[in-house]
Parts: sequence; structure tokens; C-alpha cells
Amino acid sequence: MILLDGKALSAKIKEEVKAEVAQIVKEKEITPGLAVILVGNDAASATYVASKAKACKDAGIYSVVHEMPDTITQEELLQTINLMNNNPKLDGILVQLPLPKHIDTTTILEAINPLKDVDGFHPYNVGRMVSNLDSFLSATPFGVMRMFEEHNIELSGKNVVVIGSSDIVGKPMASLLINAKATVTVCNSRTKDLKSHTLKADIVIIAVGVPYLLKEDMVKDGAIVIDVGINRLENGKLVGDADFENLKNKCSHLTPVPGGVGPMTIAMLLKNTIKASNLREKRESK
Ligand SMILES: Nc1nc(=O)c2c([nH]1)NC[C@@H]1CN(c3ccc(C(=O)N[C@@H](CCC(=O)O)C(=O)O)cc3)C=[N+]21
Repeated sequence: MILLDGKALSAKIKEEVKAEVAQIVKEKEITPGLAVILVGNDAASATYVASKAKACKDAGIYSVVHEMPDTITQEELLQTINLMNNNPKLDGILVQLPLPKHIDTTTILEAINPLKDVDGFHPYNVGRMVSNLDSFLSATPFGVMRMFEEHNIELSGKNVVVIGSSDIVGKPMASLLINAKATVTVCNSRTKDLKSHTLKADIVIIAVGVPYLLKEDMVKDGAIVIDVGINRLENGKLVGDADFENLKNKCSHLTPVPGGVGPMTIAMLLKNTIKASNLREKRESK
């Protein structure tokens, strides 16, 4: 079994990003900038945001973390986004999800300038991605595609089963795979006989948030399994949606958790921030 080591690959990408940032600073005399908005005090969200800020710092990207209490109104959040939209030094804007219940996520995501939408969650970018046009790709599916590329995993003509149909992982993942000419099946919690689908898959990508859901009897010999799940067990252990120990002798390639898709998400966010900074001139001349 080949371990798809996201930690190592993300470290390589971060080095690439660092060199690209240095080049931009030198040639364009600008510093790529990222704003992260964190609403409320969810511990997991705070950890992810801190990792993103550190990754920016290491790469030479200017970053600001804007923390807001969960008592803010939707209007206040919209005003903050608007200020960031109008700040030329901020190339990327990311609103950490999930947001408190009294705030409408769609309204917030639609308020971000699509040219600063480094998460790729704005409908403008989602639509362009579906149509295979140049766009910001959401970091997690983008990171998975980068892993395939790194390991020369061919997608064209392959049967790929995506388990989970969320807007942030399953749906964009399926779109990117369709664009790569894979034969894609998307399963969800209502799927009848999940195993009948996964047994036919050359590649299974799972993102549902159920610890150890995918087991060896559900995949064919030599299957490639990508585990997007991150679940914190009661004992504090971090585990995926795939049962790694159970699957490892049956798969040709497998991602670990932690150290798999998670770190790739952060690396691709940095890539998207560079992309956004390369749009600065075009963006600000409008
Ligand atoms: N607007 C928005 N954009 C996001 O990209 C976004 C978000 N909201 N909300 C939450 C999810 C989750 N997410 C992760 C990022 C890094 C790791 C990561 O680096 N994980 C490490 C372990 C981290 C740990 O130890 O807790 C690993 O898997 O090895 C995981 C998950 C980004 N998200």
C-alpha cells in the first residue's frame, strides 16, 4: 500500500508558495494578503484559523485574523466583509465556517468579492468550477486533486464513488472529477446499499463525519481510498471516516488521518491566496 502523505506534500507546496511569494514581492512590489474572519469561540475553528495564520506567516503572506463574538449581527459581519472587499492589500477573504445560526451563510458568502474568494464558496466561483472555467477551487477538493496528480493517479475512465454530498466537499469534489472525465457516483445518507456502489469503485472518497465507516469488505482489492473525515473521539484521538488499520492491506493507496487531506487544505488555501494576489492589479483597476 502506498501511503498518500498529505503532510509531506503540503510541506513541498508550502515551499513552492514561499518561493512564489518572494517572486511577487520582488517583481510586483506587493505582499499577498489574506483576511480570515472567525465568528464565535468554537475550539476546533480557532485551531484551524491559527494553523492558517501560521502557514501564511511561514510563507511570507500577510494575514489578519478578524475575531468577532457570536453576538454580532449579520449586518455587522457584512460591513466587515465590505471593508475587506475595499482594502486593496487584502487579496483573499475567508469566513471560517460554520457561522452562528442567526447568520445566513449564503448571504455572507455572496457578499465576498468573487475575485477575493479564496475558499471558492461564492456561487460565481462554484458555477465557473462546474463549467470547467478558471476559478478559485475550494481548498479541500483542490488538495485531493493535487494528491492524485502527485501520485500519477489517472482519473479518466475510472469509477469514483464520493460518499457525502456537502457543498464544501462532496459536490465540488464530484465536479472536479467529472471535469477530469471520471465516472462519478455521489452517495449520501439516504443511499440504499452503499456497499454495492463502493465495491465497484476504483477510487472511494469519503467525507461524511462518521468515524470508521468505510471498511475492507466495502472496497475492491487495490482500491484507492481518500479519507476527508476528521473526527475527534471522546479519548481525544483524531480519526477519519475510513478504518485505516482495517483497510490498509486491501488498498493500493490510502490517506492517513491526521496527515492526509487536512494539511493539503491549508496548502491549497495558500495557493489560492497567491492566485488572488496575481489578480490584484486587474481587480483594483475596475
Ligand atoms: N471557510 C472555511 N474554509 C475552510 O477551509 C474550512 C472551514 N471554513 N471550516 C472548517 C474546515 C476544516 N478545515 C481543515 C483545515 C485543516 C485541517 C488540518 O490541517 N488537519 C490536520 C490535523 C489538525 C488537528 O490536529 O486538529 C490533519 O488532518 O492532519 C483540517 C481541517 C478547513 N475548513
